[in-house]
Amino acid sequence: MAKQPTRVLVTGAAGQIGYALVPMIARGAMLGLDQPVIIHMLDIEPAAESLKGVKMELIDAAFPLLKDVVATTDVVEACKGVNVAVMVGGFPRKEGMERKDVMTKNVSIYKAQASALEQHAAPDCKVLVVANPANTNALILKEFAPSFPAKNITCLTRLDHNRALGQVSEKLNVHVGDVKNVTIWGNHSSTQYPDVNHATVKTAAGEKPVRELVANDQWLNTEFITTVQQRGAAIIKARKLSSALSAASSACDHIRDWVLGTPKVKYHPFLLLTLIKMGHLLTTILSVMPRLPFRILLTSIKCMSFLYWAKFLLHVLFRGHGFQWGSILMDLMAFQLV
Ligand SMILES: NC(=O)c1ccc[n+]([C@@H]2O[C@H](COP(=O)([O-])OP(=O)(O)OC[C@H]3O[C@@H](n4cnc5c(N)ncnc54)[C@H](O)[C@@H]3O)[C@@H](O)[C@H]2O)c1
Ligand SMILES: O=C(O)C[C@H](O)C(=O)O
Repeated sequence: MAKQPTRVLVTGAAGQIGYALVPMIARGAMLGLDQPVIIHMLDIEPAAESLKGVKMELIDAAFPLLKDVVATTDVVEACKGVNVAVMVGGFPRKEGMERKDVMTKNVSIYKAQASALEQHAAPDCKVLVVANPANTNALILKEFAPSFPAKNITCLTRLDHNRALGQVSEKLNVHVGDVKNVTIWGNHSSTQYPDVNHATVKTAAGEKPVRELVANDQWLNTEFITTVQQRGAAIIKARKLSSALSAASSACDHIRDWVLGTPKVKYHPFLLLTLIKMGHLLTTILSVMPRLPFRILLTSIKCMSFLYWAKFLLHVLFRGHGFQWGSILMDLMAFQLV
């Protein structure tokens, strides 16, 4: 029997990420090559003409999986029945700004759109916030859509994860698909901590730790980290526009792994929770600690300690499989940084 189409909302669809993202969704890069989709595109009135143009192009591309397109400036119409919502609408930072500098402009958008999502999206709708500051906007959505399942509100840090994979693959001259188990701790900002302590590379002689292959702790502990942390700014400097195709592609990766699952991890299934970083609400909670009631803070810290104790146990159980005691300390230091 033919699959029912999945309705995917893209806000800010007339913008540069939106323009890169909608054809990816229509081609099956987000939900699979056998999943029909209906794309809902939302933008604001000044971008209405441009949004119409994007709709025309989607139709002209004759994507077999694309069953319908809704292009609107009405947030209620845009949110109706959507199963996946990719929230890109908002303003990008300019050169010399930090991501948090667009907070005043963008947070109000998320406050306004939360209740439309809460009231009109499908009850199990999966939400990915892309617009910056992504973690904070996700928290705002959650606060202003209280009946929406909090576990379904995430933000995009998969781009940072992919950037870390890219840096390692360039350094070692290996294919990016052969690099695994990189982790990003913290939120999508310049304080994030890219961690390769469990990362491996598939070689002819089997899986090898990234640290062993790079054999340059100085690079891994300094330049690698700052390159990933500052990659967004470097792209803005080079393009005079913020990242778009990599952001769109990472948004597809994020939703695809969420909806369709990730491949099984050998030896340490627990790390599934941390390897594919989804900027889940936990990190959001940590990133805005001072604003939150003490009880929530305590719960999230307890949660984090649980994660670390579980990880510690895995180190003990599987140290014969390449785990290093030193990396626990590194992780604890990373925890201090988030
Ligand atoms: N999390 C990440 O990894 C990541 C990566 C790249 C960019 N970003 C962020 O994504 C956002 C979008 O980037 P872009 O390059 O596509 O920007 P852009 O300016 O090209 O597009 C943004 C679009 O959002 C629209 N918009 C503004 N207010 C809106 C509203 N209330 N409702 C619906 N649409 C609205 C604008 O009209 C515009 O078409 C920025 O905040 C950027 O910083 C995040
Ligand atoms: O850096 C930015 O402002 C855009 C985006 O968050 C990115 O990381 O590319």
